[in-house]
Amino acid sequence: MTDRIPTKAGGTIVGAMTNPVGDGVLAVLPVKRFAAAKSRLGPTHGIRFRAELAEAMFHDVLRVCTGHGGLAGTLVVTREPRAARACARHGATHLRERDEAGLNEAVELGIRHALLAGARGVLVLPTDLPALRSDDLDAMLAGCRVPGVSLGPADCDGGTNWLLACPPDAIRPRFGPDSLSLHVHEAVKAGVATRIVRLEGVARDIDTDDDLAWFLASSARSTETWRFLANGPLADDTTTSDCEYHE
Ligand SMILES: Nc1nc2c(ncn2[C@@H]2O[C@H](COP(=O)(O)OP(=O)(O)OP(=O)(O)O)[C@@H](O)[C@H]2O)c(=O)[nH]1
Ligand SMILES: C[C@H](OP(=O)(O)O)C(=O)O
Repeated sequence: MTDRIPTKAGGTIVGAMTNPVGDGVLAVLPVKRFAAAKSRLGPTHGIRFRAELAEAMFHDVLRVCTGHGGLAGTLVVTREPRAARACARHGATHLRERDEAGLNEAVELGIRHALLAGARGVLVLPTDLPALRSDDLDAMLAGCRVPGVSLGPADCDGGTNWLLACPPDAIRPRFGPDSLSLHVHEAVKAGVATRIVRLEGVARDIDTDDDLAWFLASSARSTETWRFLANGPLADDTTTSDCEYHE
């Protein structure tokens, strides 16, 4: 039998927190329904490819988070049943959002839950970062002052690929276009310490065909995402391209 616990933060926790959050940092993984994910690849890839890609990337990020000893837990905010089942298998907590209202809304729900659980901070990780490694998590978690935020810049589009906030509500999440400068602005407004930390493996998220080609040419061959791409329609396409910051 599965417990369904409505939270004061909104949404429903499905299953119990396997580990007490205590004073630690909770990873928050927002996950859109797989069949709706990666719409920017829509012109070149069908829905089945996009859904399978989203699921493989989610598994890769989930596996690294749940296997890392430095996190107090992993909270997955989603309405995707397949992601919910993976949480049960990997010891993560599933927080079911009422509606799929957007990335920032899902992150805010995770933040409110982290506050209620007494977490010292949250590490927000979008799940389109399949090259994430355990030592990236070490670097993200190191050196953040309280109150403070650490931000992972995206190489290609002025975005934010990860966000560590201590306490969990140190700033308002502003994911979307130009989110890096918006997050810096929020941190300045809140008067909290800010670090920008570029980490090679997670400096590029997977949004476009160029990102897919870059990832396939990368060294992340032990990931489920790499195996999925290497055995699929991109197998012979290893053309990769650089990208530039958009000012
Ligand atoms: N829970 C939840 N997660 C979301 C929502 N929207 C986006 N996400 C997640 O946020 C992260 C980054 O999302 P995007 O890069 O915008 O990914 P996407 O929406 O799949 O891609 P596009 O459709 O191409 O914009 C991924 O982990 C998504 O699954 C939402 O409404 N709810
Ligand atoms: C979420 C967004 O990234 P993208 O939608 O481009 O992956 C961002 O970097 O804030």
